[in-house]
Amino acid sequence: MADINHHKHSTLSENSADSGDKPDKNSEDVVVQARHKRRGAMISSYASAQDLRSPDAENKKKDGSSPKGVIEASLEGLESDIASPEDSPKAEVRCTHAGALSNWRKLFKLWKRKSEKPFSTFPQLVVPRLSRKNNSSKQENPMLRKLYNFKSSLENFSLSQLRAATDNFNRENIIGRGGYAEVYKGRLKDGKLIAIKRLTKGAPDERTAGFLAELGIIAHVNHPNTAKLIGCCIEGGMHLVFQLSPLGNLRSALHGSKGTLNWSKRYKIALGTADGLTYLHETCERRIIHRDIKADNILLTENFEPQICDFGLAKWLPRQWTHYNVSKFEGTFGYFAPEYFMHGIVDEKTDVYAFGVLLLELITGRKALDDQQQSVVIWVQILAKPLLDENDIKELVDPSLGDNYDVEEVERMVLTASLCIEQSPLLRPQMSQVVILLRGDDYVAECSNESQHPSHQRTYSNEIQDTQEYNSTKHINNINRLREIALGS
Ligand SMILES: Nc1ncnc2c1ncn2[C@@H]1O[C@H](COP(=O)(O)OP(=O)(O)OP(=O)(O)O)[C@@H](O)[C@H]1O
Repeated sequence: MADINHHKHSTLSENSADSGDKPDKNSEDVVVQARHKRRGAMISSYASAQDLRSPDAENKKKDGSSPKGVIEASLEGLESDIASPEDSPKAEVRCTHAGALSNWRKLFKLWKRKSEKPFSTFPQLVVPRLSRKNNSSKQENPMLRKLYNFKSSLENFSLSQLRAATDNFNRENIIGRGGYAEVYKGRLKDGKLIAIKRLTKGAPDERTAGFLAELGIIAHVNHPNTAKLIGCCIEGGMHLVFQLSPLGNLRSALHGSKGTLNWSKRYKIALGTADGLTYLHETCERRIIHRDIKADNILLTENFEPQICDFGLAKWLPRQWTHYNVSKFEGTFGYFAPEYFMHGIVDEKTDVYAFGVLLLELITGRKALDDQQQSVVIWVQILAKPLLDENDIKELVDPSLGDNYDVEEVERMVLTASLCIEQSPLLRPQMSQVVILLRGDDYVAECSNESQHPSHQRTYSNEIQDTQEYNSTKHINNINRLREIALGS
């Protein structure tokens, strides 16, 4: 598609260590492990670096299941970093931490102000575990279970079935076009509405590879906030068949001509997308990094329930790995996390950053990349960040909403967004923390006591960001480089 929003790019140097495309390749595993070892010494000498995604002290584990706990644990870590020059020797890092500290403090105040319940009485958080629950009865043989699930749940469509459903792939039935595919609306004989993603771009081999890559991920995914794959067809091309999401994608709903999405719908979309991403990162049988979270890839059901779609770039990240280091630079301008853009590092925080940009779109009504090709990264960092830092909500909220929004929800969303778009992945929350921050006390109060926060290992992007001097000059250079590429100059 001509729109720069949809461009996929391959600009990272080919000789950068690539473990991204073949997770089972031994040599790449060794590269990652060797890197990890090299970094070890540096990390231990920087022991105070606080990983917001895995509050390390045992006694914080319980608190980590409430908004207050998440905020307090993070505040403590940031405060100790700033107060201990020998632990945080880099002035720039202290400065970044100070900014984050101020955001976390605001969030803390917000909860203190709004909550009538004592924090300590909150029960532990339960993250929904759909796929694991669903599969619990077939635990005895995981391989058979997977085959069984795969075969029983996916339909193998014939080309004639898809032709009949789409009036012979009538172009009037095209409901979406992406970088790789055309998507047709169709109706099966039993009346079920479907969306057929027909891979159209690239050489046949590339299409097959893309098809298998997407199928390999999406076939394992099962959550109310992810797109529902119902089958596939490999006759006359590569086709993935999904349940139709009748309201199309979020970009059209938010920026199209159909009118404004009201605040409660935006909030619902933010929450559902956060739930979907939490599932992919932390609850799904596989640890999945989506890598292309953007408004086009959030579909909407008739009830405005968001569904994450387009797993074409998604990566399965083995649990023992800290990250992928990709050589092929793909994704969408406006949503790139700095560590991905600069170093090709992919882990959960890459998605968290993109989710932060998505939150800003929902709050402000601005496009991630506007019609003047102005990158939202620049807008976010130069214009929006000061507003975020000052919590200047009226200035930030989409003017078309007028005063019709819930101030408390907006405040939560603004501050959560500001944390998600932190330059350092270290300072971004993990998605389960995002859910807690966005939903607030009521959600936590509803949860039962059987909380099992998945423990997250430290990721490579933490390490590299800890140990490099990410000073403001580099940051401006990054922004300029993004601007140059975005503007094609
Ligand atoms: N299940 C669905 N229901 C309704 N619309 C859909 C569905 N799946 C896809 N679409 C529409 O088709 C568009 C493109 O789909 P998708 O993102 O999967 O294609 P792609 O070629 O992989 O795109 P990209 O260039 O972002 O990688 C979506 O933005 C959406 O508008």
